Formats: sequence, C-alpha cells, structure tokens
Amino acid sequence: MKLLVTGGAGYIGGVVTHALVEAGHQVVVLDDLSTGFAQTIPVGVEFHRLPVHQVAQVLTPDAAFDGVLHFAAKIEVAESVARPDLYWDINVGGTMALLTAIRAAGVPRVIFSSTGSMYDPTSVVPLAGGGFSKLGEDAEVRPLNPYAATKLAVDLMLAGECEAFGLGATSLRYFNASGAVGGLGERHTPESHLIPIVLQVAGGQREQLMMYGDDYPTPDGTCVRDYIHVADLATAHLLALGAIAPGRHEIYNLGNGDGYSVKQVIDAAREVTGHPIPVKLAPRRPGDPAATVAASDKARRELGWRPARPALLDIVADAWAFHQSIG
Ligand SMILES: NC(=O)c1ccc[n+]([C@@H]2O[C@H](COP(=O)([O-])OP(=O)(O)OC[C@H]3O[C@@H](n4cnc5c(N)ncnc54)[C@H](O)[C@@H]3O)[C@@H](O)[C@H]2O)c1
Ligand SMILES: O=c1ccn([C@@H]2O[C@H](COP(=O)(O)OP(=O)(O)O[C@H]3O[C@H](CO)[C@@H](O)[C@H](O)[C@H]3O)[C@@H](O)[C@H]2O)c(=O)[nH]1
Repeated sequence: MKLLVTGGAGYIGGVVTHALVEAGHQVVVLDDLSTGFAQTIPVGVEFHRLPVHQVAQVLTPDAAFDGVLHFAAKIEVAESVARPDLYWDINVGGTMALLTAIRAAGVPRVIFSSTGSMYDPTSVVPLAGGGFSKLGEDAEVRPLNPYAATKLAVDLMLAGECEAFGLGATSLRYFNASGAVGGLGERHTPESHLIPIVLQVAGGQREQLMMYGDDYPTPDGTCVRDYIHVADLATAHLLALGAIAPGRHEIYNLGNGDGYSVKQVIDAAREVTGHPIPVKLAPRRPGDPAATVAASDKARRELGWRPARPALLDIVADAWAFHQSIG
C-alpha cells in the first residue's frame, strides 16, 4: 500500500515506519520535527517537514494514498493541563485538517494513535489473587486531562466520518509505550516519561528521579501503568492495517494487561542497570490517573495480536540498550 505516516519522525511513528517499509509498503512521512528526529526516517522514504494543519499539500487526490497512520500530536499530560489550547489546536484541529484532506482525496483507511489514559481510572482495582482489574474498550471513559480529552474527541470524530462517509478507521488505544527497537527509542527534550528519566538517572545524566506522589489508592501508593513494548505496538499497526473495513470504526486497547507501579519500574531499572537510582518524593503531577491496565482481548481475538516482549525487565533492558547507544 501507499501510506502517509504523520509523526513518522517520532518515537512510535518511527518504529512503525520502519516496520511498514520492511513489510514492503511505500511510505511517505509528514512531520514538523517539533519533537521528532529526521534521522529516524528510513533512507529512501519521502519526507515532508510540515505541520499537520498543512497536510493537504501532500495528501492530494493525485497522490493516491491507500491509507494514513496518524501519530502526529502533542503527547504530555502535564503540559496539556498548562496549555490546553495547544492540545486542542494540534491534536483536534490538526486532525480536522487531516480528515478534510482524506475526504477530498478519497483515502479509504486511517489508523489513529489514541490512548488508554482516557478511561475512568477508578475502574482499575487490585484483585484479591494479585493483579488488577482491566480496562476493555467498553470501559467508561473519563479523561482527566486535556491530552486524553483531545484523543477521545478524535475517536468520536472518526466514528462520525466512518458512518457518514464510509471511511474505514481504527483507533489503537496504546497504554504506556516503552522499550526500543535497535537504534529507535524514546527520547524527548525535555524528557517527561518515566522509563527514559529513570534511565537518565541510572546513566548519571540526572541526579535523582522525582517520584510524583505516593498517596494514590494503589498497593504501594504510586501510580500503576501497563507498559507495552513499542515493537509490539508496531505489530498491532500492521495487523490493523489489514483488517480495516469500509464504513467501520474499530477501537483496540493495546497493553500487556500487567500493571506496574512507579516503584516497581524503578526496581526493574535498578536490576537491569545495576545502578542505585536515587528517588525524591514530589507532589502529585496534575492530571495523572492512579492506575491504567489494559484488557487487550479484542486485539488478540480479532487481529490475532500477541505481544512478543511483554516482560517489564525485557522492556527496560531494551530501553537501557538504546539509552546507552545514544550516550
Ligand atoms: N508514548 C506513549 O506512551 C503513547 C501512548 C498512547 C498514545 N500515544 C500517541 O502516539 C503518538 C506518537 O507518540 P510518541 O510517543 O511517538 O511521541 P513523539 O513526540 O515521539 O512523536 C510525535 C511526532 O509528531 C510530530 N508532531 C508533533 N506535532 C506535530 C504537528 N503539529 N505537525 C506535524 N508533526 C507533528 C513530532 O515532531 C514527532 O515526530 C501520539 O499521537 C501520542 O499521543 C503515545
Ligand atoms: O519523572 C517522572 C515521570 C513520571 N512519573 C510518573 O510515572 C508514571 C508514568 O508517567 P509517564 O511516563 O509520563 O506516562 P503517562 O503520563 O502515563 O502517559 C503516557 O502514557 C499514556 C498512555 O497511558 C499516553 O497517552 C501518553 O502520551 C504518555 O505520555 C506517572 O504516574 C507519572 O506521574 C514520575 O513519578 N516521575
């Protein structure tokens, strides 16, 4: 297929772009490089440095795209609380521009990077035998921050496009993307995500980890997340691409179904890196849900998706190898 990837110079979009090229697809990347890196884009892939609002310059009827994978977005919870305007403009306004171009060009399929962080976190509770109750696609949504609200808004927009105009769309609600594939890993400037920051502390680039709150209603008081390997997310995109049907909007939750607390992630990083990782307790970060853990039964059943690298230690080890490779 001929595919447009928005945000293909970013962390997840970059890994997926490489996987698409390896699978034999013709890929065109659009990215404004606001948080991405041009070096991430595979050699030979056509690249347009443009904001998503201007996507119609690339996504023309003549270009005859078979599909779009839409990663380009602002992605930080805390920033979204401070600058909601930016999040509505880029995540929702940018997607409106994309959908207008898609309609005008008659592109038949779209995959959207949605989030597992939009569900009501009070639905996730520790179970007596261990583990947590999990969030399926029909769990109640209750976005706690503008970032999650914009992702929900786009999911709703896509449902309407499919019904009214016959588009085929899939919203992949990733839980916490992590790990690395060779030279492709997570790096943002400034970094805000837990695993890369913990590894910066292990690598001596930061003195300590600020741990945002230990008074959440979770077993050890720190927030619980479902960490999913970025390579497993890439596999899900390839499977979803083959399953999209005209006029249908499908949603899939993508996670391993295992919840790990911030303290457990720090312990895993201590084990993988052999470094002590000093921690300082800080106030809660605004907008953080206490716990998010995925039920991915639908993706397993309908797409045949099977995460290949579910263990937290493997995920952290791959991220650590990447971290060391970039110095
Ligand atoms: N990282 C996660 O854990 C996670 C979880 C759920 C959903 N997501 C979603 O997955 C997608 C990719 O996330 P990521 O972690 O790879 O982030 P990232 O910041 O590494 O990638 C985003 C890419 O989009 C580009 N971009 C941003 N704004 C743009 C704009 N206005 N026009 C054109 N390009 C623009 C950036 O330059 C970057 O290359 C996002 O939509 C994010 O919301 C991420
Ligand atoms: O220095 C830090 C950084 C993070 N955390 C905590 O670690 C947890 C995970 O935080 P982070 O890695 O920033 O991820 P999330 O806020 O859970 O959000 C990520 O995961 C979501 C899906 O669950 C995506 O939608 C978002 O784009 C992505 O940023 C949270 O409890 C944070 O409070 C700390 O305690 N200290």
